[in-house]
Amino acid sequence: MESQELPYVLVDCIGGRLGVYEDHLGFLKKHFHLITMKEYLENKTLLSKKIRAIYVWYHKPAINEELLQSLPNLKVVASSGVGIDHLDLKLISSYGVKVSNTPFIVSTDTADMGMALMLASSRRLVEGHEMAVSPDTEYFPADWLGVEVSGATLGILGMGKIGYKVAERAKAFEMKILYHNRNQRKKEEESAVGAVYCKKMDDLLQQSDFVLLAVTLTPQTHKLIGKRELELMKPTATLINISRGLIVDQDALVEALQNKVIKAAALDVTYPEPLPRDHPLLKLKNVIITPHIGSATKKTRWVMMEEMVESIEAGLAGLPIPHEVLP
Ligand SMILES: O=CC(=O)O
Repeated sequence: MESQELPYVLVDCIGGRLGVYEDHLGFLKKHFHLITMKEYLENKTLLSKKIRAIYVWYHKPAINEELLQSLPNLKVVASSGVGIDHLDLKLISSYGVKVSNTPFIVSTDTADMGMALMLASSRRLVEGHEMAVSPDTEYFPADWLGVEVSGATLGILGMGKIGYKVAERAKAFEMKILYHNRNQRKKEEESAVGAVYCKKMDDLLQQSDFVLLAVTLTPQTHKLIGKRELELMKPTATLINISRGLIVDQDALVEALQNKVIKAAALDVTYPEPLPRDHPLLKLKNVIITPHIGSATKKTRWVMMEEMVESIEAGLAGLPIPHEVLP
């Protein structure tokens, strides 16, 4: 197909660069005529009728009423990752536009990230690395005691695909596993990983040495973990968040970490992302922060992109969209 015949797809720039990986660009350009937001805004009259899909990578571009109104031939919004909290599904659907995400492929890597954060925090990897590479620190073994993971109790809040994969991994680390979820898992699924259901979230918070957040962000889970919940946790416990920053009341978390209400936090997600450079979370020794990279491995990101391309092509051909998200 000639490039002019390819469907016009809108993508955004992130930090001044096109919001896709360099090595994905060739593949994408075989399928679509990519238009950046900047190009679109500079040439709206010519481009608005041509754009038929939006490729949402890392929550960009923002899909708002103004954008939807300006694109009369828009058919598909393909969003990377599993979370769709950045999309107003009802609004988008009211414009006759379909939405897709990439729900399955991200689970394994995100669960690995949960384990990585738990191990890094409990064994003080970041502090240890800083010390090891610093030219003038003296090493006293007694200063470097961590917290053991094996035998500890892990409380998983949100036992969906990602939470369950965390449980599978934690079982291999000989952890005791508690979980809280809207629905209890089947008995055979629980026993496969040795997970015990806590009907009340508070019970899980009180008993866990590590509390890992893998719940979907919805109005019901917004700031689910606040001052009260942090105070229920053990003073020796660590909070791990691989879901969305807004599951936690961040001000309450800062206070809890400063006052040793809990021991530590390991966060792949915050709000905003990235945090302003003077944010108190960045100054705390008992905090590890990574830049929302739960699913960021080469293979997974490549598959995510392929799935997004498939969804756009299916939607434009009027075929069922592989991972359509219904409002
Ligand atoms: O944040 C990542 C995702 O929603 O997959």
